[in-house]
Amino acid sequence: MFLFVRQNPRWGAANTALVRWLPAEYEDGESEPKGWNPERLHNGFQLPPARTVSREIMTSASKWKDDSYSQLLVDWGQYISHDITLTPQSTSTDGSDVDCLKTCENVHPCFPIKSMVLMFLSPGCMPFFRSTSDCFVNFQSGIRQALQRQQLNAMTSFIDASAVYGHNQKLESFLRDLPGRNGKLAVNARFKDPKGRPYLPFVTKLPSACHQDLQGERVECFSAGDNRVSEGLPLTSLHTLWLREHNRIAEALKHINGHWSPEMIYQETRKIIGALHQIITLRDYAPKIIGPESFKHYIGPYRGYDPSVDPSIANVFAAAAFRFGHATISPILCRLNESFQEDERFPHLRLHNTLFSPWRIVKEGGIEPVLRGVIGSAASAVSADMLLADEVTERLVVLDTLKQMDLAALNLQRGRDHGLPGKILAESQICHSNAIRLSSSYQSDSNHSTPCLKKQTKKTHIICPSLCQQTVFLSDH
Ligand code: HEM
Ligand SMILES: [Ca+2]
Repeated sequence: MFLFVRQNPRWGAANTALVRWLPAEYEDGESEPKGWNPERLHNGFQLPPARTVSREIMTSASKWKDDSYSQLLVDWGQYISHDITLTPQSTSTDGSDVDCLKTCENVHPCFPIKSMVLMFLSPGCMPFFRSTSDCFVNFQSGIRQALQRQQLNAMTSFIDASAVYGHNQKLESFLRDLPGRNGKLAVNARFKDPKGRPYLPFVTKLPSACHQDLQGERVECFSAGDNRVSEGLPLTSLHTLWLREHNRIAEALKHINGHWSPEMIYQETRKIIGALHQIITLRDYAPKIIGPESFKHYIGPYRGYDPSVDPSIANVFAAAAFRFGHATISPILCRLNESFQEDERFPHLRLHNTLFSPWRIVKEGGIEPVLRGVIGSAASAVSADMLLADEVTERLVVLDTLKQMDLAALNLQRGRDHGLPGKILAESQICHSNAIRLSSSYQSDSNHSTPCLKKQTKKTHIICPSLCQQTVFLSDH
C-alpha cells in the first residue's frame, strides 16, 4: 500500500507565520512600524499619513468598466482571499491597558491612522490595531532578522475550502450537521429562502454586531468556515452557494453509495468541494488576473504534489499584493430580477448599505438578486472615482466596532505595521533580479549593500512582475 507522509506538516497550516520574501524594514530594526516615529525620515522624507495618501489617490484615479469580465471576478477574489489568508489583529489588552479605539497615540498595540481631515466619528484619528505578532524565530537568517516581528496567518494557506469547513476542529464540528448523520453541513434553523432553500447558520454569540432592518425580526450574522462571511452580500451569497453545493453533493453520494458512513460522505464531499475551489481559482480566476501569458510562464499546468514547495502565504501577498482587489471594488451593488433588469422590489444598493447586513438576504429575496447582479454587471478596474472613494474611504465599517474606516489607508498602515519593504526596493530585489525564487529561509548576501538572495533552500513560487505592477497604490513609496 502506498503511504504518503507529509514531510513538513506545519507548512501552510493555520496559525503559522506569514513568510517573508525580503527582511522586514522596521524603524528600530525589530518591531516598530514605519511611520511610528514621526521625525524619522525615509529616503530623506517623512512618511505622509496613510489617510492623506488614500484621499489624494482614491479621488484622483480614473475609472473604467471591464468589457470582458463580470463583477463575479472581483467577488471571487475576495472570497478566495478569505480561504487563504486572515491576519489576526491584537486586542487592546495585548500587554497594555491602552484602548486602541480611543487613543490617538502610537502605543503598542495601537497604531492609529492620523488625519488632517476631521473624521465623521472620531476626529483626527482612525483606530488601528497592529497585527498580532508571532513567537517565530527564523534561525536560518542573521541574528537581526531572526528576532524581527512576524505576523500570523490564521487560515490554512492551501486552497482547501477552509472558508466552507473552518480551519480547526471545533469550528468544523460546529458547522457540520452531526446529528443528521448524513454527511451534510448544518443549515439555518430559522429561515429558508422563498423557494425553501437553506441559509447558513447564525453565529452563536448573540446579539451579533450585524446591522438590522429596523422593522421586524432580527437577522444575525451568519457563520461559516471564515468569520468574515457577513462582510458583504456577494461574499455571503458565495458562502451560501457552497453550503448548498456541499449538501447537494452529499445527498447524491449517499444515494449512490448507500453503504457509506456519514463521515465518509462528508469527507468525500469535502474533497470534491475543495477541488472545485482549486479549479475555479487556478483555471478560471488567476489567468484572468495575471494574464494568460504570465500564468503559463510562472504557474503552468499542475505537475503533481511537490513536497519541497513551502505553500505558506507570504506577508507581502496578504498585506499588499492580493489587496489589489480593493481597487476593483464597485461602489454600487446591482440587484437584478429574473429578466436581469433592476429588481423593482430590491433596487441597487450603495456599497455601505451592503456591509454586515445579512438581513438583506433573508428579507429581500435570498441570494438570487445579488448573484444575478454579480454575474450581470461588469467588473470595474481601478474604479477609484469619487463615489468609490466615498464608499471605501469614508463609509466603510468594521464589524467589531462598526467604526468608520478608510480601506486604502488601512492597507497602507497595515503594510507599515508589517514593515513591508517599499515597492521600489522590493521590485528591484525580487522582480528584476535573477533571484526570482525566494524562500522564508532566504540568505543574506554580504557582497551586496542591500540584502539579496543567493541560494535557494526551498522553493516558493512567486509571480513577477504582474503582481508587482498591480500593487501600485497599495504598498508604500
Ligand atoms: C466589498 C469588498 C471588500 C471589502 C469591504 C474589503 C474589506 C477588507 C478589510 C476591512 C480588510 C482588513 C484591512 C486591515 O485591517 O488591514 C481586508 C483585508 C484584505 N482584503 Fe479585502 N475587502 C473587499 C474586497 C477584497 C477583494 C476583491 C480582494 C482581493 C481580490 C480582497 C483581498 C483582501 C486581502 C488579501 C486582505 C488581507 C487579509 C488578511 O490577511 O487578513 N478584498 N479587506
Ligand atoms: Ca485555506
